[in-house]
Amino acid sequence: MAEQRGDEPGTADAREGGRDAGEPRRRSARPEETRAWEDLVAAARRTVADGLVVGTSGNVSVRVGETVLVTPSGVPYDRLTPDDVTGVGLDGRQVLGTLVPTSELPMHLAVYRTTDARAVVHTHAVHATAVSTLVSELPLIHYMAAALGGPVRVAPYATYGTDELAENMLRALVGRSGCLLRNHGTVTHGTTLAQAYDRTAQLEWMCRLWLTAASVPGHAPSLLSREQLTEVEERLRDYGQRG
Ligand SMILES: C[C@H](O)[C@@H](O)[C@@H](O)C(=O)COP(=O)(O)O
Repeated sequence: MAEQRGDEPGTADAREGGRDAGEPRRRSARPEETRAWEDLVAAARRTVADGLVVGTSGNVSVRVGETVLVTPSGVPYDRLTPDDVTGVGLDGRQVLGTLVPTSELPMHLAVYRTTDARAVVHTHAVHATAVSTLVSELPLIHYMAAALGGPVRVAPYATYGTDELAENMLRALVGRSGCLLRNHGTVTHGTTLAQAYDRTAQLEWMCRLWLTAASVPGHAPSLLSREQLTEVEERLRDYGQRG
């Protein structure tokens, strides 16, 4: 996929420093946005290193105040620099940078407009995507589904980057912090980027687990009940270190 950089002639964003005629000038990044951008780029690079995406697939965003920093569309993550900071308002208007924001902006903004999320991670993780083609809900193969709010739903297929996909995703996310997108991938959110990322990793791991167990000939995996999951949900509130 071609890169879209504002400093290259012939690209959409070379028009007018990335602005449509009549749009206000974009502002400079604030120090907290610059720091958040560094973390965002590191997380995006990690999705490739961890095998959750290939090439420029997937996208990551973080909310800083009323601004949503997002990975730009079709730019390899290892080429992103501090100067590439890309940000939009909750209304989708670009306020930072000249690179074209991710094509999945409708999904990211839909999450921020309807939840208290501060980070969203979208991947094409292979086991999760495989599961999205087989079931409408990930069977309760492991209690870590509780960390995502319950059984993980699969959002019906819609073309990437569309409002329809964002609407399907929102329905699948009700009461959950992650879902699968049919024939597409994963979406998770969290109150921190680390939490959103960890939820993606857990989701991919659970999908891999289910595919592994379900593929043993002559055996059907045992599944957990909703009651068992609720018990874990309560227990997880005290999980880890206190203070
Ligand atoms: C065609 C894209 O890969 C699309 O599938 C999208 O979902 C994606 O993962 C990456 O798009 P961007 O580079 O626009 O963030």
